[in-house]
Amino acid sequence: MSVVACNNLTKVYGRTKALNQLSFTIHENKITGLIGRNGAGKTTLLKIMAGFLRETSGDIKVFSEKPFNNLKVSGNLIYTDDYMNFPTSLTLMDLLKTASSFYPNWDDELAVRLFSYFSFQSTQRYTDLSKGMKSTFNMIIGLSARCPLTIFDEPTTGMDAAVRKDFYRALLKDYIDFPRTIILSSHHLNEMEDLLEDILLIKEGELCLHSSVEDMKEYAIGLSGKSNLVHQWTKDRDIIHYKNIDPDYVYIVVKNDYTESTLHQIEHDGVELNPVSANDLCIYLTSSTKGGIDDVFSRG
Ligand SMILES: Nc1ncnc2c1ncn2[C@@H]1O[C@H](COP(=O)(O)OP(=O)(O)OP(=O)(O)O)[C@@H](O)[C@H]1O
Repeated sequence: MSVVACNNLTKVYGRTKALNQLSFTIHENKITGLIGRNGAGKTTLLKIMAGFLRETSGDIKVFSEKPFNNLKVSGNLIYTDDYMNFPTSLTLMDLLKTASSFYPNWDDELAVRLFSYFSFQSTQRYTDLSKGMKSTFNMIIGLSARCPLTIFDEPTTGMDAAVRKDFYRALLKDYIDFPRTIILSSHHLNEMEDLLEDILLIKEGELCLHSSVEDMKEYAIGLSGKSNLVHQWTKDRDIIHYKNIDPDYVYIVVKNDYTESTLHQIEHDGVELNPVSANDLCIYLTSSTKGGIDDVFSRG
């Protein structure tokens, strides 16, 4: 069953087109990573899914309904981000109690165990927490709510490496026991790669790639070796990324649609073939230039 279905979804703020004709479908019970550079449109897309913002044109359905101001949709999802608007008069324990009465699938035992594991104090107030602690508390709410659609917008902001690792593990363990549709936006793809099933990659508001992580690992291939040889094997192909290692040695990444026998020939020619990780592929596909930051410094 599809949980989120977009068709030509577009969102314009004044003169900024934040989302441009996005079309994709997210099926139930998958963990999808929403990946994109700063300003790519991730938060805008997630807020439209959550029903907080209205699309400018195109169509979006969440649980087969239009999400904007829709109680049926909002009753089935939780959206967490850095700007959670909790009442300042309530303590953290009050907030957990309030959340438990609000979310029908709330798991109180999980919430309390996580709360204690991360050393929160019942009488603390949300506004007094550090940035990383706020994110950790948001994560406790997001996981314990067990909503059929769980959206985490940049959930690891401010968390140290150990807490991020704990978060990914807690999310995976809970998801295995209680499968649901989870969408995470993050800049830490390499850390999350093992957790994600699918990646939705957006660039400047447009869909760049929507694929399983497994397929993404096979999507591209890096050829490194003497310039003339690598150029010969990559000519007429769409270059995803290049790097001049030295004047006569290059590394070029292209879409991997070579046949097995061609790959053997390439290697036989003395060109090295390198797998391209999902993380690197995302960086290359969303870069504004094929050579990345090196292009700024090349004045040839
Ligand atoms: N309320 C707004 N008014 C005007 N422009 C906006 C507004 N919100 C977002 N934008 C613009 O829309 C584009 C997409 O922003 P959005 O916050 O969705 O990106 P993002 O991918 O979440 O970025 P980041 O990773 O930096 O958080 C940006 O160009 C941003 O400046």
